[in-house]
Amino acid sequence: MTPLLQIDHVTHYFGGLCAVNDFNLDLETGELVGIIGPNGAGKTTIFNLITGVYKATKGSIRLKEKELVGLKPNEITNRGIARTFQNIRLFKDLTVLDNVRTACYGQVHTTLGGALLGLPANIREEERIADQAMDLLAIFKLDNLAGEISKNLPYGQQRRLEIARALATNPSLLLLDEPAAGMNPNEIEQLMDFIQWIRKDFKLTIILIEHQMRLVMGICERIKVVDFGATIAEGLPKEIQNNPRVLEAYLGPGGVG
Ligand SMILES: Nc1ncnc2c1ncn2[C@@H]1O[C@H](COP(=O)(O)OP(=O)(O)OP(=O)(O)O)[C@@H](O)[C@H]1O
Repeated sequence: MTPLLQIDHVTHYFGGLCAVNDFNLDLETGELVGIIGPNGAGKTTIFNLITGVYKATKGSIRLKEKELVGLKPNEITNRGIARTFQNIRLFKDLTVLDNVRTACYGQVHTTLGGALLGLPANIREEERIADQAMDLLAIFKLDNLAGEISKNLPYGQQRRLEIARALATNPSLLLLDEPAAGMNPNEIEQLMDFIQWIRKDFKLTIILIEHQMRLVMGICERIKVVDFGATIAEGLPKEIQNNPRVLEAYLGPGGVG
């Protein structure tokens, strides 16, 4: 079967800096793959290349065999890729409900003129979106907070809201950028269950960037390790854990053994 996502020989330069060097990844539908590596290794840049924030200097990124390189971020969202960010990005002054509603608008099929005129079809569409957003909030146990201003939510709930927002676009591929950042061990355990659950319930394929090894080793089937933009190792969690090159990348030369 053709992989859902095919990343072939992707390279990206920022001026003279090679942030991603010949990166390759084939992702089967339903897989959960981790990307790890020290700070500045190029992990977030890989997400920015997949989502069209940057255009790869070289190489190809295909979703369901269709090329993504050159498309705009919103076109890539419409193809079925959603993401969350290392530093949570919400409309912090909007309500919880409005944060999810705005994400649902990508799926709207009415015209601006119709919206301005308040045509019945547009009113029905608005109601459908509000219902859809409330349903998502209920699934994420955030429905009782629908009217709250997002910035007032505790950190863990803002993370959940960000993921709910991402899922409102109905993605097949979800990119999670350090979802466990700032969480305590107990919250990380809950996040592990949560990611496994959304993966199954929403039939998602997931790429996870993470520094928290408990999370990566606990839920990823496969891991790729990058350092200075290049892939230095890949394999099963237990293979990665004891790989000398990986240990050296994290601990520095002499830090191993
Ligand atoms: N917009 C940019 N302009 C110039 N250099 C950039 C830009 N974005 C990232 N870089 C550089 O590219 C390299 C890779 O950065 P990237 O953010 O992808 O690393 P990362 O692995 O996600 O790091 P971290 O774990 O700290 O988030 C770094 O050297 C970084 O300074």
